[in-house]
Amino acid sequence: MEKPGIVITGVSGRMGQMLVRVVSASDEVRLVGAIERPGSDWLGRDLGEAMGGQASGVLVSDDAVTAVARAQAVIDFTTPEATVAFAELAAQARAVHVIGTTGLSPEDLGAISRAARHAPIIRAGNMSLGVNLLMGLTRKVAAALGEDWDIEVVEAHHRHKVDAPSGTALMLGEAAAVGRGASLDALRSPAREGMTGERQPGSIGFSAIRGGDVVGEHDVIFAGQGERLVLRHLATDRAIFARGALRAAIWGQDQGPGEYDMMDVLGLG
Ligand SMILES: NC(=O)C1=CN([C@@H]2O[C@H](COP(=O)(O)OP(=O)(O)OC[C@H]3O[C@@H](n4cnc5c(N)ncnc54)[C@H](O)[C@@H]3O)[C@@H](O)[C@H]2O)C=CC1
Ligand SMILES: O=C(O)C1=N[C@H](C(=O)O)C[C@H](O)C1
Repeated sequence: MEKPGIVITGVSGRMGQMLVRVVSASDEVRLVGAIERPGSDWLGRDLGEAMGGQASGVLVSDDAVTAVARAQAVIDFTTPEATVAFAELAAQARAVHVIGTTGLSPEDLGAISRAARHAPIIRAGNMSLGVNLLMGLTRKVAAALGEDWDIEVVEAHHRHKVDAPSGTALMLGEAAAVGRGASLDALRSPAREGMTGERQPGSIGFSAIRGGDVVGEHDVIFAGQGERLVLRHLATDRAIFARGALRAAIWGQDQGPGEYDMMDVLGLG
């Protein structure tokens, strides 16, 4: 059987370039398309040469319709607006859509759910094995500790990140809320500034640090009386996200239409 053809969107981005390396090195898939936004100075160039290496025979294009039509999977780490558009294209082509993009609004998520009626969509704010294991640990610790243990999620990322809290922080917050038998919407504390008043018992707080080239760091802090428990994940290489995304694209080939996450892919659900 022919290997699944993969289209990568946002190929000139931090994750896009990492995905190109990981997908190109895999002998389980074929890279069949490289998409960038209209106006990008990578358009029309050979992808390998644009990345500073040898010619790859794949030209960078903004014609996502044509590229997605000949693909079995789209791996997409771009922007919310672009991701919603790619979800519709992938659904039309019945291609698996792997979404790493974060900062999606409730409206964006609604559009993605509608697209998932036609093809598999695998979406996670963090595609690494470590963070998805940490979600299970967070849920268990939150369930084991009472409400007198305050939960705070602290994350740090590079200076270019545009959304906060990070997608990972929200996933970890949701896992903690589920451990407490509630949804994050019910427990999430508003961002703090000025005279905030005392902490609401049982709430889950978020803090975001932005600076330098930090790949991604997340602490889930359980603060009790006289002791603190800290669950931590440190990402030092974006390859962990790209490897997870490729694994999801391959796993998705055997799934029917619907919404999935990395816990499903990794069998941790
Ligand atoms: N789920 C996960 O494991 C991870 C998720 N992310 C998320 O991935 C997203 C991208 O992150 P970075 O690569 O750091 O950002 P970036 O800004 O370096 O790359 C985004 C790329 O998307 C391109 N793009 C924007 N609109 C487009 C369009 N309409 N068509 C095609 N390409 C388009 C941009 O030109 C750019 O090259 C962010 O939302 C980030 O939070 C990042 C790392 C891991
Ligand atoms: O923008 C990033 O870089 C990252 N984004 C994801 C997030 O929002 O959690 C995953 C990772 O932390 C890197």
